[in-house]
Amino acid sequence: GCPYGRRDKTGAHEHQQQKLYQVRRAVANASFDPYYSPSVSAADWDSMRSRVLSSIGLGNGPRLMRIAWDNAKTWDAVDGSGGSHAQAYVGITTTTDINIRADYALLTAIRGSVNISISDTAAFAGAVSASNSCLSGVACANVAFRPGRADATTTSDAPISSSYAEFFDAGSANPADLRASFSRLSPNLTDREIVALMGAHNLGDCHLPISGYAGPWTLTPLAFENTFFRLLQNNATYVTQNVTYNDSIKTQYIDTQGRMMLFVDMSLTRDDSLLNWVNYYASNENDFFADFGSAYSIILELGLDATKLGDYVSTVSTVSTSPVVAQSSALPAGSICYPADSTPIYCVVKVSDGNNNTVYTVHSVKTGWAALGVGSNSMANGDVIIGWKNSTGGVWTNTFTTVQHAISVNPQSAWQQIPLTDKAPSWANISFSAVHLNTIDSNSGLVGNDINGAITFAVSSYAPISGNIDKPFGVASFFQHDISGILVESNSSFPVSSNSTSTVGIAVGATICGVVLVAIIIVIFFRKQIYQYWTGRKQKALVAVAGGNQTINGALNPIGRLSTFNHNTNAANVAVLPIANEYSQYPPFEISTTSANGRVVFSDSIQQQQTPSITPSSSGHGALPLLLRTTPSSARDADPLMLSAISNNNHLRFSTAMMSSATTVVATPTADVKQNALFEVVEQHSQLPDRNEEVNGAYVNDAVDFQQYFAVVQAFVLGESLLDENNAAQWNSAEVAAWVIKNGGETNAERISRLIKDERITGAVLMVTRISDLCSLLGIHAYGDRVLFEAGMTKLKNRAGAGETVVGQTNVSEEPPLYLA
Ligand code: HEM
Repeated sequence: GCPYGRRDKTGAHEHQQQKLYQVRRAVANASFDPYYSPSVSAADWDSMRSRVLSSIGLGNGPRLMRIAWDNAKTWDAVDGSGGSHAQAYVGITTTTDINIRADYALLTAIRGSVNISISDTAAFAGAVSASNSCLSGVACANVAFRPGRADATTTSDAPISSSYAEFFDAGSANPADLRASFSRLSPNLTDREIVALMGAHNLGDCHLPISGYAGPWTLTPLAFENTFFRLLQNNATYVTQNVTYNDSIKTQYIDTQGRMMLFVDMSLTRDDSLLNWVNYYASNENDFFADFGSAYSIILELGLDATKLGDYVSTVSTVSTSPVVAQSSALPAGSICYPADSTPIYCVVKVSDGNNNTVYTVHSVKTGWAALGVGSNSMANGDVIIGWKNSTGGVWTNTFTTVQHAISVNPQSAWQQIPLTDKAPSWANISFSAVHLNTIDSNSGLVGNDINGAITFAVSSYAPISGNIDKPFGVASFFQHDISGILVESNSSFPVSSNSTSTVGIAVGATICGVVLVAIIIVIFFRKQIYQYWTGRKQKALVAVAGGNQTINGALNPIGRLSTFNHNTNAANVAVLPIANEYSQYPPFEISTTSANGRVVFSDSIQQQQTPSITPSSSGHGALPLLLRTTPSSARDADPLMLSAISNNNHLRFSTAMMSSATTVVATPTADVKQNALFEVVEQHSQLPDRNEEVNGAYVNDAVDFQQYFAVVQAFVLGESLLDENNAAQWNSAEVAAWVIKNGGETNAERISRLIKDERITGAVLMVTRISDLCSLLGIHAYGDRVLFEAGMTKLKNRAGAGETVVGQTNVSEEPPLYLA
């Protein structure tokens, strides 16, 4: 019998589908037999299942669910076209679609040497993912799977109807379109089933290169929950947002936390019956899982004659994913411990099988996380895995890759989680195996016999998720480390250091006693343009300062306690202060630098010009101070804003400039800045209040507004402003950073990251105080967002390569900011 009770429940569907199957034969290549009888042992299924589980551990669960769905949803119940017969993979070796290739690579890796079709592999992997992506202790979806789908070998074997393109339109919020799409699959699908199925969008992300949409639906995109429905209930908090990728511009919804919704998701709220189920699942998670399980089981067998499929295979993990309780007491020989005394907290050990398979283990007596990275140069370019010990001594691991590696047809993950064992009640192993290092791509450095790169580690007693050491999924952030070191670098082994920031990118921003936040200012420099990012929200935001490519000494005073801001004829100083947005009382304000003598005083400039666009004087030394400010108000919540500029020769360079309360700051700009720079504010959303009117070629402001504005700016400049928080004479970077965060820096991250992802920001000064913020900036909501992460990282690295000055730390000339390398 069916272990899922599905036959009884869905007999009607199967009946319907059998009938439709006959139609199908008229469409498909008559010589194509859509079925086969796999002969797969229980052990084979176990091995496949564990590979799927590993892949879920690598963050691929949502993608696998989506692949299975994408295959199945090609089915057209009316004309019998499509179906889950791996149509998309016909001719896979020649396709140039890297996303399809990546999907295929994932599936072939999961299939391994098991003798089944790719279609079955996809359905199985989707079913296993759906059944095993819930948080520990939660009864999850139970998806039925039985094999028997043959792979299409030509495009006419299971041809996809051209009308397919009209369905499943993510950009339509019309419930009728949604219903039409699902009834194309099966006219029997109920609203309840449709809504349950859409609940899959609790998981995963949209990826620009794949769909042209961006971002996760939830902040825990690897955990299967009913959060999606609860967010839909809150749909009024979402606003539309355009996302751009290559030439495509798509519109999606976004909330203040960077969570997205597709229009199609919103359609669930625009129909009483659908909304009814949204509300139901929002408060009945177990029913959601149960309904999703049976509905997804139906989807996986669309168009298939159940009598021709094999027996059910369990999709539920037979391996306990519960935290492992510690067992024995001995640390393995060769462990290097920290501190190196009789009461170590962390020990690390590397055990290699001599065949490039190496297991690295961090033993920890404390709860906290451990990260291992493999890369050619510390964690830069490499793959990183993290694991952590939770409060019950259990251990979890998960991975992300700092750089998207081109996925070959036969990919190897750099890291695999290995079965966890423990050493003592107080020790927990956080073990990672680096598999076949010689197959890792060159980015990972350790090509060959792990001699060319570095494996670095970092450990920390901080929770990988803010405040929740026990939550195994959805790690969105990383915190400071207690110790870090290099496990393997070239031929050396195991130097261990404490509070190292130079070797371990993931654990940047060393802490002092684990308490002090260290400001990390990142300058990302790109070739083309920098945009000012207006969010359209009542918020204030980012501190950023840009100028010539030279640091201006002194501590950054984000509130601009400058009575004057001077530059000489060689200077190109740009001061960017807390930025206001369009809803604030005082809009952003730019100061021109075209004064004849090349010296600019803020107050003068303010009076000179309030144009949104500043072109330096043709004589060349147009210095580029830009003053933007924020009006403090508790009524405003945080929102991102970003300094922006456009260089018309692509050579405008930015750096942070630190300004003290000193009256004069001087910097030497690059030649490019002097000669050919256009510094311009771009209204990203075209929502800036129209305060300027051009009269006879000059800009004038509405008098009242201007007076009001001017008074505030003047107070601001003179340090009398409300913004002069605590009236600090000199702010050190940590304080600055804290200020930024307090004033919206954290929320900034989400949206800024979007621009980074969209590649619409080509240069910017970002300031974060914590790795968590940096992760947010880079859009690392969890794992699996690798394409986007790569983009962010590449840019950071470019920037580092470009030698931009980084300030906010005393060691300004060093390696990049502490980026998560
Ligand atoms: C009208 C129906 C649907 C539309 C228009 C739609 C659209 C999309 C889009 C545009 C994405 C982003 C893909 C990417 O960029 O990687 C996505 C992702 C996803 N979809 Fe759907 N979807 C629909 C229904 C479903 C259903 C029924 C399921 C499963 C039962 C599902 C599961 C997923 C999952 C798990 C992801 C995340 C993939 C990842 O993180 O890689 N979707 N969907």
